[in-house]
Amino acid sequence: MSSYAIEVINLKKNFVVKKKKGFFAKIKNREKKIFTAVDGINFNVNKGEIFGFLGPNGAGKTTTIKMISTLLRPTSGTVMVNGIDAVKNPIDVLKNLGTVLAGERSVYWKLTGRENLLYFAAMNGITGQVAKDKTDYLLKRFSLYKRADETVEKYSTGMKQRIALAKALISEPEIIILDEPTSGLDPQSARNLREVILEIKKEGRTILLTTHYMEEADLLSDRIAIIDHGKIIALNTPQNLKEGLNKTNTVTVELNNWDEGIAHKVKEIPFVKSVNSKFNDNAREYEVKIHITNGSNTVSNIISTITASNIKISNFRSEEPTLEDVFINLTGKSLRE
Ligand SMILES: Nc1ncnc2c1ncn2[C@@H]1O[C@H](COP(=O)(O)OP(=O)(O)OP(=O)(O)O)[C@@H](O)[C@H]1O
Repeated sequence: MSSYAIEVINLKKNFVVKKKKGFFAKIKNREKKIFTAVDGINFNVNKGEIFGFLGPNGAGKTTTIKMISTLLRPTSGTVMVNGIDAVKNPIDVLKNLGTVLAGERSVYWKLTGRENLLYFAAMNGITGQVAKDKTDYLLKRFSLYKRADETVEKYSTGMKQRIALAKALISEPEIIILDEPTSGLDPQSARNLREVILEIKKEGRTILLTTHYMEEADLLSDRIAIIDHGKIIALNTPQNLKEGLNKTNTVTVELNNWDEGIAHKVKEIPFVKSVNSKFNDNAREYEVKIHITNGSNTVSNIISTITASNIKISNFRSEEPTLEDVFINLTGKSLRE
């Protein structure tokens, strides 16, 4: 048994794209071009973790998960799911996987929610009372029970996402692959779905999740791979990705007192780059902006240095780098550009 849920080794996908050329393009003379959507990527997903696959539109996320889910054949490289080769043994791989692809109808819209789950249960060899019980359990769990006997086409986007997820869980797979699960959902539905994803993790399942929402990747993922132009440009925990960013942060402190002596002490703290104070006449308080180039220890050193001088801190703000900052730092562009 492999110690990894998913292993991706030198994985590559080329698409042949036909480029129209000149006036007679419609008849003949189309130029063929190779486009590399996934360019020799490597990563492992540990059992039981949520692995976030983050990247801008067109980065290669969906192409990668289609290759993992056996829906697309790699040009070269290997995908192993629970130690099983996805190209050589796709049927065995699918027994370990539940996949929800973005924007694709993974359930039948003309069937009801309940009929869909019973159908996919039967497809997985689950029938009779066991299938009925599982279906009821999943319908209740995903708050679909009251609308279970309506056709899926009448469901809201959030409900469609939930029934697709329930369908992916019916065979109780060890690994769930979710392609942009909260895309197109209102903030409340997205929040609910994120809670469900965390619950699925608590059951001990592994989740591979693609998203272009950095806050979502940050909130949910144990580790994140950032993909751009078909290549993985960073892979780490969200915290390490952010801490690895040698970015100047601003810490703003509001205090009842301040003088040159304490300013000097704060400037002496390692990673403090500058200290600027001003007196706010209205609030009768000092506002001090401190620029630092390293994480949380520096912040606690600043607070203890100030409080040791018997100065009262009335307000404190720290602007931490986000994954967006990490992405901009790596690629020079924003995730949504
Ligand atoms: N069948 C195909 N033929 C040609 N090009 C394709 C095909 N499928 C995908 N591509 C291209 O490969 C690149 C990667 O697409 P992919 O769908 O994997 O990106 P993505 O990261 O999932 O983006 P999004 O967030 O928009 O879903 C894109 O430039 C896309 O146009």
